[in-house]
Amino acid sequence: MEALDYHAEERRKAEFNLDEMKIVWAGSRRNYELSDRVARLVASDPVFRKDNRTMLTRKDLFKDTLRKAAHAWKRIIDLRLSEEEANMLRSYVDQPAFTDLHWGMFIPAIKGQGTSEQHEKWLPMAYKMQIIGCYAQTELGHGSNVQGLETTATFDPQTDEFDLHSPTLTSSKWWPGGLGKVSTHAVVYARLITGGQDHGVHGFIVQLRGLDDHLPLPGITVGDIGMKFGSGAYNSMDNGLLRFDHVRIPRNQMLMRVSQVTREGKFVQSDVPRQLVYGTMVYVRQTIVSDASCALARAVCIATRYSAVRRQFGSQNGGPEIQVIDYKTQQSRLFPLLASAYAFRFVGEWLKWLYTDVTQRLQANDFSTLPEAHACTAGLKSMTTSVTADAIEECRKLCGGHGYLSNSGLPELFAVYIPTCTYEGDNVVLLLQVARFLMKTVSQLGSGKKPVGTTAYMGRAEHLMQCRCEVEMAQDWLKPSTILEAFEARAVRMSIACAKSLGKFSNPEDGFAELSPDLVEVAIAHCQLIVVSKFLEKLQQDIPGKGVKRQLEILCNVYALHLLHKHLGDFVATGCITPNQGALANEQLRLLYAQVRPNAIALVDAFNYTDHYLGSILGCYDGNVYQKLYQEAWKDPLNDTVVPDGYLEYLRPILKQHIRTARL
Ligand SMILES: CCCCCCCC/C=C\CCCC(=O)SCCNC(=O)CCNC(=O)[C@H](O)C(C)(C)COP(=O)(O)OP(=O)(O)OC[C@H]1O[C@@H](n2cnc3c(N)ncnc32)[C@H](O)[C@@H]1OP(=O)(O)O
Ligand SMILES: Cc1cc2nc3c(=O)[nH]c(=O)nc-3n(C[C@H](O)[C@H](O)[C@H](O)COP(=O)(O)OP(=O)(O)OC[C@H]3O[C@@H](n4cnc5c(N)ncnc54)[C@H](O)[C@@H]3O)c2cc1C
Repeated sequence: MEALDYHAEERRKAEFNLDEMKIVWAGSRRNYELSDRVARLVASDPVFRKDNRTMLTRKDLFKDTLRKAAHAWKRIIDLRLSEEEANMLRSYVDQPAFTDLHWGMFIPAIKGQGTSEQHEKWLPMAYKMQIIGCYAQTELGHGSNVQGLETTATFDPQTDEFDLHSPTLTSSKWWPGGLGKVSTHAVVYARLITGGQDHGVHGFIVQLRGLDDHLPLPGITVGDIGMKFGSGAYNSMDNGLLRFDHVRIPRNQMLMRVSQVTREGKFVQSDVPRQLVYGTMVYVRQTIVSDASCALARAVCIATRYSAVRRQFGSQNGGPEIQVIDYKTQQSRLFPLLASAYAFRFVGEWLKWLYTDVTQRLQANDFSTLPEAHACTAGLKSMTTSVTADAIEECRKLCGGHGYLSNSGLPELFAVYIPTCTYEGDNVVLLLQVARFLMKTVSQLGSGKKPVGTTAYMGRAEHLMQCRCEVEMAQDWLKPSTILEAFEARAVRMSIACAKSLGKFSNPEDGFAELSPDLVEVAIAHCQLIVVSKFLEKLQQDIPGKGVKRQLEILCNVYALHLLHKHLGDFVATGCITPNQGALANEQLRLLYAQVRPNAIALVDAFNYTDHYLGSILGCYDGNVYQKLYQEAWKDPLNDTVVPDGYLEYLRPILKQHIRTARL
């Protein structure tokens, strides 16, 4: 019997080759095949079931996470999965766990900041998970201000050891994932003190728990910091607290690639920039951008599929009502998010390339592109996570009442996703880093130093400051060079206007603080330009498959023009475009939505998400939403009994009070 597919008609409407689009989304045929295989492996394994997750108590959820992590590790070993496949498997298991920090931060911190001897000693144990590590940087009193951390690591030349200490309550480590209950080791960030001198924050490998009994080592106080936002969601993670009471570690456990402490206690700063101590954060920020496209695609897939099933109003002569996806308001809210998912995917690919490039350069002691890598990872992490967090909530609203049900998958996705706006750098703090970088670039414009990379457009400031947009008709907005110039002109004009305002302050730091809200907007304009330009660059590539490139062009235009419409004030105020040209952009946008409409379902099918990974009744592949919602309702524990627990104690006395009243 043929499987029921409520989206069959929608799928027939698609104007492009879906299989080829799946490959574009995955990045290559190889990636597609690997990811498809691993996703199915996870989906078909009962241990990885997650539909009951939000019902579990914290303790049960945590134990379930340990079970899944152990099972995942067994599968990885048994099937001899590569590192890439193992990462995919963990991400499809889709439950935050200590392993994210072990593989995602502990190991990268040792790799990036350790010496080759330290690599040889620690990495083999970490790769075999004979030790499990976390990244202990943030403290109760300081997260954003890394230089304000208070934990101390004081060198004792008598014993050739560091003494790790938490001198105040606010110096307690607070938040590190995997720390609370699991990690045996941590990379701890502490102020290095030698001979009474403070050399700032450095990383140290510290053992926290016994490898035989898992008990905290002497001098160490460690535990979980408590429940977090939402049910299920990030509560599978043991974010922890940690205090040191004069804990001793050997000198060779300071990560010594950036700076060293000699046997005599002499502090030696290598010729590598001290910012490499922040290198792990740059790495993770880069991965967060790719992850943003996955989370956004997931929410959009749910909302799009449901919008094609859901009907409201407009029945004619007893015929079917209108699919809500056909409402123009629904399209104007949903399709820009669909386009953003693709845009973030491509900028994520590019950022991965940039990160690989900077890493290779660093190995060859070329530090020239580090500021650009920092600005791009910080800015794009901030911009993509903020958009994605808001978009998940918008997708919930796009699904009406049913979006609020836990089994829509959207509430938990939202709860698990929103901390990305805070962790790995608060989004505003990171945008201010981008703004600093931009202001520095502007200040150097007259010096003959040519801006390169993502700020190369500033080298054309003279032209961009006075150019006039040539759009006369709506369709003129489809020209890539017109779009690009409008975004470049807006970004450069906003940057230069801010730089001029800064120049009016006698103390630049006072000016920076006073103008910080404007500087954040400058940084956003710059980041949006990067995303638009990387999408346009993607379209320069040879993209095979009937209609695939055409769909991507439509999505690229939707992405750019919806931003132009949303930030019209910036574009018009800086004189890049006229209000009339803004209205033409909006007219073109409406035409583009009509072109996306027949392809919408296939465009979300291209994400190739299994029903298991989506975890949503509203977003399931076959679109059989109502029957599944109905069946699912009966599985709720409240429906285990017809009369609820508590009826006799609490309901019956109220319901029977009229009898007592009547007797009075
Ligand atoms: C498959 C793998 C998946 C892995 C996924 C794992 C996910 C697990 C989930 C959650 C994990 C969450 C983990 C965490 O949250 S860890 C803690 C993260 N903490 C932060 O991000 C703190 C944010 N704060 C900072 O980064 C910094 O303090 C700062 C805001 C950048 C300020 O630093 P500082 O005061 O030292 O710097 P200045 O402003 O004075 O700048 C000095 C110059 O340094 C440059 N700079 C700053 N940072 C960097 C960097 N990272 N790289 C390169 N350069 C940097 C800055 O631009 C200044 O340059 P200038 O030229 O102007 O002097
Ligand atoms: C789920 C989760 C997991 C985490 N995992 C880890 C981990 O594994 N390891 C680890 O070390 N840490 C971890 N963290 C900590 C995280 O990195 C920090 O919380 C984050 O860097 C933000 O720092 P903060 O909490 O100090 O925020 P704050 O800096 O106190 O932010 C509070 C407010 O102040 C504003 N603000 C702060 N500074 C400025 C400024 N200069 N200018 C303008 N506004 C400013 C911010 O925008 C924000 O609105 C995790 C956090 C969470 C929520």
